[in-house]
Amino acid sequence: MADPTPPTFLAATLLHHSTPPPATRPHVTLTFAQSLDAKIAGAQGRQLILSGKQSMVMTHWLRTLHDAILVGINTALNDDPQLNEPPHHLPRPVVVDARLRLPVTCKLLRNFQGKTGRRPWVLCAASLNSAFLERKSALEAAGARVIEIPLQSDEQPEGRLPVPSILHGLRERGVNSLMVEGGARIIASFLAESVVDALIVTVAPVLVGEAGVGYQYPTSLSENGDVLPKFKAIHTETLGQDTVMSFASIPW
Ligand SMILES: NC(=O)C1=CN([C@@H]2O[C@H](COP(=O)(O)OP(=O)(O)OC[C@H]3O[C@@H](n4cnc5c(N)ncnc54)[C@H](OP(=O)(O)O)[C@@H]3O)[C@@H](O)[C@H]2O)C=CC1
Ligand SMILES: Nc1nc(O)c(N)c(N[C@@H]2O[C@H](COP(=O)(O)O)[C@@H](O)[C@H]2O)n1
Repeated sequence: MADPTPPTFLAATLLHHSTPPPATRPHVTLTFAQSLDAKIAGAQGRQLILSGKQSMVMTHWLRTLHDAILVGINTALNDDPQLNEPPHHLPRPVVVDARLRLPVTCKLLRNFQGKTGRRPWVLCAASLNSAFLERKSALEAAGARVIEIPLQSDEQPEGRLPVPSILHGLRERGVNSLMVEGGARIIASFLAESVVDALIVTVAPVLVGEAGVGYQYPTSLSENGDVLPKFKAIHTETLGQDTVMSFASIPW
């Protein structure tokens, strides 16, 4: 990163980091880049580099300001991300991967082996299935820490780990600030649980088209009594061709 310090609006957006997080979860920042037509990836989840150079630098600074960075397994599979920014503070990479589909050859594990990334934590559901246990052993042998997240009830959709349990599991392991990068299903799940303290959205001046991947906020107006979940605008900044908007949550 060429700039010696983070963009100043990040400090204003993350002011709450100066106080301890709640006992049950870390401070949560949700951030992603989207097109003008609200897509975050191409058809079939193909990775799109939507952020221009300057807004990507902003995202990389944001990574250094959090204890851990979380992505869903589809993002890990499609993008094979690194989620780090050496030589700056290396956040803990966390992959939400109920069925342990993360390949042992992924960059997160290669970076850990090469000492350019921290040990990845892979969050999964408990299972006694022999193929699952084999995958678990292989991931641990490659350096991952596999953490079982308790399911809350039989109502949990198959393959979904409950967001409150994810957050509790991270908080009790010392994560005080968490940056959530996506993808679409993870964005929807975190918004649905109203656990996002800060939201930073990069809008790139491009149109992806209807085959692209977008996120859906899952609660309909009638279900929540016509009370729309709201965020307070903190700052808008033009970075290169992109518009970066930051928001803070407003308690319901
Ligand atoms: N533009 C941007 O800023 C970004 C774009 N992306 C893009 O997003 C795309 C992937 O999005 P998407 O396909 O929605 O996948 P996600 O990366 O959101 O992963 C979703 C998967 O995670 C697992 N999972 C477990 N628990 C939960 C939970 N509580 N909520 C949601 N998912 C859970 C499920 O798989 P399982 O059942 O196997 O556990 C689920 O299918 C990628 O193509 C990537 O390029 C990603 C990040 C940022
Ligand atoms: N900020 C931002 N802008 C984009 O255009 C993106 N596609 C993403 N994607 C996220 O960054 C990860 C890949 O980056 P690294 O390999 O870790 O440098 C990707 O997995 C998404 O989480 N972000």
